[in-house]
Amino acid sequence: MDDEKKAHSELGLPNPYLNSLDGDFLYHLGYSSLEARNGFTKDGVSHSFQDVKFVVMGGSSGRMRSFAEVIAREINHPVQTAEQLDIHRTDRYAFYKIGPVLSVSHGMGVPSITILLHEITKLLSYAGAKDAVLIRIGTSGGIGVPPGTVVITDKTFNGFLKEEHELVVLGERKVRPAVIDQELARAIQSSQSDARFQTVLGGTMCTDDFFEGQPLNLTPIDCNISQGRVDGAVCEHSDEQKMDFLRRAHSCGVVNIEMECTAMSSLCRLTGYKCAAVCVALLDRLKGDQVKIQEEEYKSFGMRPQSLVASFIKSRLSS
Ligand SMILES: O=P(O)(O)O[C@H]1O[C@H](CO)[C@@H](O)[C@H]1O
Ligand SMILES: O=c1cc[nH]c(=O)[nH]1
Repeated sequence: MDDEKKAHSELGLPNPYLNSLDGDFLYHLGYSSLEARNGFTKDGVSHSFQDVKFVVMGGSSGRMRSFAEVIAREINHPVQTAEQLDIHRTDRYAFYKIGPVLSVSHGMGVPSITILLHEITKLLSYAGAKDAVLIRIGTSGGIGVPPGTVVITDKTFNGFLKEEHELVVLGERKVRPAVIDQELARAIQSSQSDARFQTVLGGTMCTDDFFEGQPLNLTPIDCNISQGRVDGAVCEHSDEQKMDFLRRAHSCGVVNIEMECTAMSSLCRLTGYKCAAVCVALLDRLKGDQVKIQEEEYKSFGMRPQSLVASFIKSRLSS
């Protein structure tokens, strides 16, 4: 094995160029590789990232603030307020550390979550926390499931209904497998302690837009309308085409649609981290496009993935 490969395998990430960096500054998180390795201080208290076992991520900063407090209570962490658990250094992503759990926002869509995933997997690898598990807690549009159902993803599909993540690198199309850990998905489902809501294991389709479809113009429109809403500012497909596509997706095993899962599953597969997606369905897309949910119901639905993932983490930490 040559030197470059040897050093690469020591860090465990598939990028040999990382070995030639003097130090790596994780620009969107505001932390450096040195702090990841040696720890950091906040309010005079030293912390380490080496003990991180779970990284829980979700689109909004408010949700991740709430999850920081939920998990702090659940695991009896000595510090329980979000203000004291907050370790954010930049205003890109909310960032909380609750003992072995990081609670981090990822923004909306693939470009935002992939930036976070590159930096957070480097942070974990520099810190020596290679066994950490990454879990996305989100909202989604259901297909053929009642609103409020919590979907634990067992397959991730792109807008072409393939278990792949596509990206354009150096002017060329790159296709990566987007597969997710089955055992982890089942373990999360079986850790449910609150019986007041339904969970299902099922396929999740990831799209690059909430309204229309993918920006890539690679196949005819009828193969590629993704979320396919007819209530955006622009719509170039018919309601019938949308319904045909949603039914086709459902027949392939898709039970919900969101905007990050294939990027997460493909990047985690490459970096060697296990990941899962746990998303509540806000509506059934076979019945409409508008998310008309009332605020109270939105809040209570949003707590469901938090409660399930908190139970899972608690059971893993006590086993
Ligand atoms: O609730 P979050 O985690 O933001 O996830 C879903 O909600 C956003 C769209 O409303 C997209 O990011 C989608 O994936
Ligand atoms: O329909 C929906 C609801 C939430 N998030 C999505 O991406 N789609």
